[in-house]
Amino acid sequence: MPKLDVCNVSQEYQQKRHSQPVPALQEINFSIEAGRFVAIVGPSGCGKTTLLNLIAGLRSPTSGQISWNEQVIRQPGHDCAMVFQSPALLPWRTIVDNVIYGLEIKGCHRQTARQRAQYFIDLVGLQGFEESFPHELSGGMQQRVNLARALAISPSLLLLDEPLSALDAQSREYMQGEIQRIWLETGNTALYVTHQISEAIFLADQVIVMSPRPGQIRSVIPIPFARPRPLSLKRQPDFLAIEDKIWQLLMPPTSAPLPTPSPLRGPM
Ligand SMILES: Nc1ncnc2c1ncn2[C@@H]1O[C@H](COP(=O)(O)OP(=O)(O)OP(=O)(O)O)[C@@H](O)[C@H]1O
Repeated sequence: MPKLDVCNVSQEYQQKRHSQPVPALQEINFSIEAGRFVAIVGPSGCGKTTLLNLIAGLRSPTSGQISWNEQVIRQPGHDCAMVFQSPALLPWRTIVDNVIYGLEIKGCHRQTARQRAQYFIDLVGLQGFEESFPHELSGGMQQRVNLARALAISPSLLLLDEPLSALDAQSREYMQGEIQRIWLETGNTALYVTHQISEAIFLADQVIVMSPRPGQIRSVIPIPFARPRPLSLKRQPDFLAIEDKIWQLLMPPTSAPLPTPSPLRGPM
């Protein structure tokens, strides 16, 4: 069974303005079994995107190693696709041609690519928009194309970096349900970065909670709810208790109380 193994991974960046390297990640260890959905939450700058980039093979960790299916990841192009926060669609290509793009790069025959693209366009609910151009779609629809494009190349591992963060609250909520539906149908192993704790709990089997930079794993929280999960689950006491627990883990340690101000002295 393919499995993602992240073993003692640390990452430092050399930045122009700092003489010392900036530590982004420190001693990260976790594994994900095939077919699981794992979410990562953590404060801004704790290294979540860095971690996804390392797993995608876009750079090598300063130390430690990452393997997929027991093969060490050294470069991009292993059995993995990434969905970014901004859809970055090719504006001169129609929706179907955007979805076909990754298949073309993989050398897929045009006819087969067209059929696969149509399957994933239908799956993400965009049938009827095949010949539209990206600027003719809403942000939520563009993000669906983004998802279809990633899924079309049949990745075993799907990396999603805040894919819904550009959407308004209502579309975001709706798309969470859609991501669950699509994931249940495709069964990819998914690693999902989000700033929204309820989104992480709603979607995932496990939520990895990270500490501030240099990011370390503070806790891995199992999410026990059966699927498919209704959006109303977010209002259930069990759900809210997990949300509260993760909030507590993300809170900075309480600082010392402020000194009591000395009483104002008026004229005697
Ligand atoms: N290419 C880079 N060169 C130098 N430093 C970088 C680079 N990429 C990230 N960093 C630094 O590494 C740290 C982690 O950044 P990263 O983008 O991985 O965090 P993040 O948790 O995804 O943040 P956010 O939640 O705000 O998107 C930050 O301090 C950032 O300045």
